[in-house]
Amino acid sequence: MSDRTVLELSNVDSGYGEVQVLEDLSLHLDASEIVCLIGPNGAGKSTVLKTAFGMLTPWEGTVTYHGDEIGGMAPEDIVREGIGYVPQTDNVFGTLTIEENLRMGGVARESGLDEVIEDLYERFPLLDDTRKAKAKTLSGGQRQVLAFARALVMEPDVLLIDEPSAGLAPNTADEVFGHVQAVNDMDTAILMVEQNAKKGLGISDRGYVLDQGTVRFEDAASELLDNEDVSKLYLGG
Ligand SMILES: Nc1ncnc2c1ncn2[C@@H]1O[C@H](COP(=O)(O)OP(=O)(O)OP(=O)(O)O)[C@@H](O)[C@H]1O
Repeated sequence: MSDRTVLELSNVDSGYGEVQVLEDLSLHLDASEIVCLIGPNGAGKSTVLKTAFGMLTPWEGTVTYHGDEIGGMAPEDIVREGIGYVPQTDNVFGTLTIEENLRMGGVARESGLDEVIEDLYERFPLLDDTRKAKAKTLSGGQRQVLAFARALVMEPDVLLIDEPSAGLAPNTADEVFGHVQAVNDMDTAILMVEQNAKKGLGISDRGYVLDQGTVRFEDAASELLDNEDVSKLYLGG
């Protein structure tokens, strides 16, 4: 950990009910980074995000945000602290308009909601053009942009994103990765889970390879892409 570290999981065990998924897992995210978690199905990648966001309480170990323990804190309190979470599915309300979705994202804000939403419309013009449309009329890629924007209404300095490209055609996935980079350019550090390991690492600063609930490899994203073992075992050759 450096003094630029914003989020850190240290020696975390976590899981569901009696079922342990994460075992002695340690990772960190520094300010302004994009960090990608890759690894096989069931490795525990989504479980890392859920544990960081208070949806699961670590059985052992610590989760710290700017050095303060947040392990097991309620998600609504974690949002107020400055961490946003974009789940893989059901991340927007289809029957609400784009504007209503953005307002829902800001219910925990005490002030400045209109200003921040206008700023997001400027950054994501496609949302501006469709303010009054129901979210269910958006394409998959557009919905993902709305989900990012909704999380950004709280102006988090950390955003946890679960598989932003899931279910999208390759071109659309590329666009969504471009938006992930745009969010990062807004001074938001990003911890992202991604099935498409090559593309995910391609826009990331660093990466962690998870397998069976723990970190097997960690390195600069470019080094992981060049690592023969990682390539053979986890990137499809
Ligand atoms: N709600 C749950 N209750 C019980 N077990 C769960 C639950 N969610 C996930 N698991 C189990 O935890 C393990 C890790 O799941 P997780 O979703 O973190 O994996 P992942 O690395 O994100 O992989 P995937 O790409 O398949 O989502 C899996 O064995 C999964 O079956």
